Amino acid sequence: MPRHTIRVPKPEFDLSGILYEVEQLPAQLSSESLFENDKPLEIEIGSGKGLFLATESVANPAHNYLGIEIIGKYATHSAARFVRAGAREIGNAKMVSGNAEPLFEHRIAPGSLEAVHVYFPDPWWKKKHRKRRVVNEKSIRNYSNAIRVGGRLHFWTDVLDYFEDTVEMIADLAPNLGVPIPEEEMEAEHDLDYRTHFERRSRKYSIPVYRVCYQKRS
Ligand SMILES: C[S@@+](CC[C@H](N)C(=O)[O-])C[C@H]1O[C@@H](n2cnc3c(N)ncnc32)[C@H](O)[C@@H]1O
Repeated sequence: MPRHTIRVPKPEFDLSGILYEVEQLPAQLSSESLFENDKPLEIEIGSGKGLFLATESVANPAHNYLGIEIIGKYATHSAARFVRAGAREIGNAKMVSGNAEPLFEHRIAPGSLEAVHVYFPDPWWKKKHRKRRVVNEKSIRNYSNAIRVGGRLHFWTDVLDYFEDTVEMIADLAPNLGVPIPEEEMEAEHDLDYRTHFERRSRKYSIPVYRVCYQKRS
């Protein structure tokens, strides 16, 4: 399915303090270093158009939210969405334009995250391209290390084999994340009342969505 062109804000739209390049980030990513407070920190990998973080950060001002998006214009679009949603006033959402993988590998302290969210990661359908998937053996170990005991990993996709592979890899590599807890489909009350744009798209085209959450138990 083709993607629509993405709207980026005018250069004069102020994204300072909201949108960061990797080089501008502190050495360690934490609530203290990014938000100067100790609220629980949730990270979304591959934020796309930023719907999840814009909705969630306004609904839950007691937590901090960091989105990491590898395509610069999507990161910019997401950051502008946060600002329009009130992120500057609430002060709990920021966006990084960059690759999540090295950040999780080197710059997040073990047991420091409240939640990791991965929604509709690129499927990389061909078998020979599977190693490019953002959820892979290494990233599962990294997420599991980074999440605190009692913290969560959310993984949603509309690609059944990606879902099955991920559930299997977590059982093998990160059993401390506990058992897969199915997440329910929620009734949409308006046109943007979906977890993400890709959930909206899948449901509009009647494509099944597979949703799971893990809660780290040790
Ligand atoms: C299929 S889109 C889904 C976007 C959004 N999560 C949603 O559900 O609407 C996957 C997104 O992940 C981003 N992405 C892929 N690899 C990434 C990586 N290593 N680090 C950060 N973002 C990544 C892509 O650029 C893309 O925007």
